[in-house]
Amino acid sequence: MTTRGSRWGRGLSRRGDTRDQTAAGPVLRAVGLSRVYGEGESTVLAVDGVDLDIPSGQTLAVTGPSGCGKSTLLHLLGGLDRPDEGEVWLGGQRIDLLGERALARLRRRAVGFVHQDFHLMDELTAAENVELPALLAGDSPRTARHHAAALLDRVGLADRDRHLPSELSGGQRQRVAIARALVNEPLVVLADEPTGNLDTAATHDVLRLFADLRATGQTLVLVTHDERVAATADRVVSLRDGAPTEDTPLAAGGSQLGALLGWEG
Ligand SMILES: Nc1ncnc2c1ncn2[C@@H]1O[C@H](COP(=O)(O)OP(=O)(O)OP(=O)(O)O)[C@@H](O)[C@H]1O
Repeated sequence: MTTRGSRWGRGLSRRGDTRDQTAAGPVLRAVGLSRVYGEGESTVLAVDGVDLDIPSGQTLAVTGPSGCGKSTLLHLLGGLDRPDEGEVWLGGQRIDLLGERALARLRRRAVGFVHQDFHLMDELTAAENVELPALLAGDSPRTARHHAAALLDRVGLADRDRHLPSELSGGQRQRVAIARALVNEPLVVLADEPTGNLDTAATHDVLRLFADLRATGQTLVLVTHDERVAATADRVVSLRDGAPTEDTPLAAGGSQLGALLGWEG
């Protein structure tokens, strides 16, 4: 992929630079992070004082029962939501205090989101869906097209570039969404139940892609209910009632992938 100039603003830089820059610290850091929904009797403490350091290049799985705060935590980490208390640091920059426009700009460039239900634009082709964030980040149409084509090739969909999402399978849609998440060379990829709507074969495709990303040093945070998916990570953090109950390094994380891909459908 073509190398581009620094575009993440003060304290942030391109991914390669960031690895050097963050050698002494995490690429993503939560300090005392809390998020409360509602008021009065209907108050829900969705995230409760979470401290989390995610080193550059790590694949972290966040697991836990329904309602324990996984999605809320992911949204806070990616600047999609703001904490009521605590701090979020991305690539050495504190992001929770940024204004709306600065935060939106940073999110677009430094964070790649992958959602359970893909969130593709129905009226755009696969290629246009991947190009869009690059155009919004200021790439020329030619550069955006070039990057989108390379990424669709990388996710095995070069021959589907002109298809609309409705003409693709669920697994293909998720691969387009992953290509889109990567187009601006984000510091972190945040994925919320990325295999939740997929059958076994498509799940394997997505996990192979994540393994490929991990091999390139991409930092990845993966929310999943599925213990077999979590077992492919470098580290698993289990949440309960908004707070981590376990934080487990998996020495054999990547090597679990082989066993995983032996699943029977
Ligand atoms: N917009 C909201 N307003 C009020 N409460 C909310 C809102 N979003 C989430 N919650 C509550 O916050 C808690 C955490 O929700 P969250 O979606 O983060 O959990 P989760 O672990 O991702 O759940 P699931 O696995 O079911 O997706 C839950 O009790 C939920 O009901």
